[in-house]
Amino acid sequence: MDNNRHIPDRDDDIDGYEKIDRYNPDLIESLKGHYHEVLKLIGEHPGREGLLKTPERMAKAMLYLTHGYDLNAEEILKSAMFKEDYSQMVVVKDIEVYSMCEHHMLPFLGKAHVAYIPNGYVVGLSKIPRIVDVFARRLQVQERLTNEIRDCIQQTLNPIGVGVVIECRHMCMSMRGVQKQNSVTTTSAFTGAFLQDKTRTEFLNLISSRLS
Ligand SMILES: Nc1nc2c(ncn2[C@@H]2O[C@H](COP(=O)(O)OP(=O)(O)OP(=O)(O)O)[C@@H](O)[C@H]2O)c(=O)[nH]1
Ligand SMILES: [Zn+2]
Repeated sequence: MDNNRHIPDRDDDIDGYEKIDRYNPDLIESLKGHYHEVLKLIGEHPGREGLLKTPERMAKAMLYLTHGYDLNAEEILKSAMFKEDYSQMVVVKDIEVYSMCEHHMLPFLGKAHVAYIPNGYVVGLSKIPRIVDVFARRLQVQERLTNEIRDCIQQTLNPIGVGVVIECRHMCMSMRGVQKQNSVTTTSAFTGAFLQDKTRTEFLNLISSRLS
């Protein structure tokens, strides 16, 4: 985590949420300067009325779009783990994903489907989409995003198994480059019981009704 992104931490900000929107003004100034140059280099006139505040907006937007660097996924999960005698599969599906590819810094977006089988503890349901965001709101490749979500849940919650499926459209493949408007990339990652056909099939069946 790069502390230069922020004005100083509060001591009680364990998972990082307090930091969002409290960005270091010097960093915003520096990013503004660079975006001002970018606007000039693409042939625009940063002094024209519509663009006057654009470098600052871009700086703030970029820091927001990468705010996953400021959050601690493990702490988020740990903050809502409850002892519970439930041993069936828990599935949270259709979680919106907004990320940016690390190759072009263009968006890729779609859905994540996450499941786990508890091993004495369940996690607060909202924490699953939250950790999807922690890893999505960084420069990513879809494969690594999928693995990072799986590994975080497995290592923190120690469940009987974890399954993650992500399906996304990549703007770098539609707005530019190969220019394929309708291709969707699907990635998956499993641990434990989900490595067995029966459990994996149950998970895939549970999410398949909505696969786009
Ligand atoms: N595996 C993987 N590749 C990605 C992801 N996002 C973007 N890419 C790919 O990263 C690759 C970068 O390839 P390069 O040949 O270096 O870049 P490029 O010349 O801009 O490639 P084109 O997109 O084919 O024009 C491209 O094939 C992208 O489609 C991702 O999440 N996972
Ligand atoms: Zn890309």
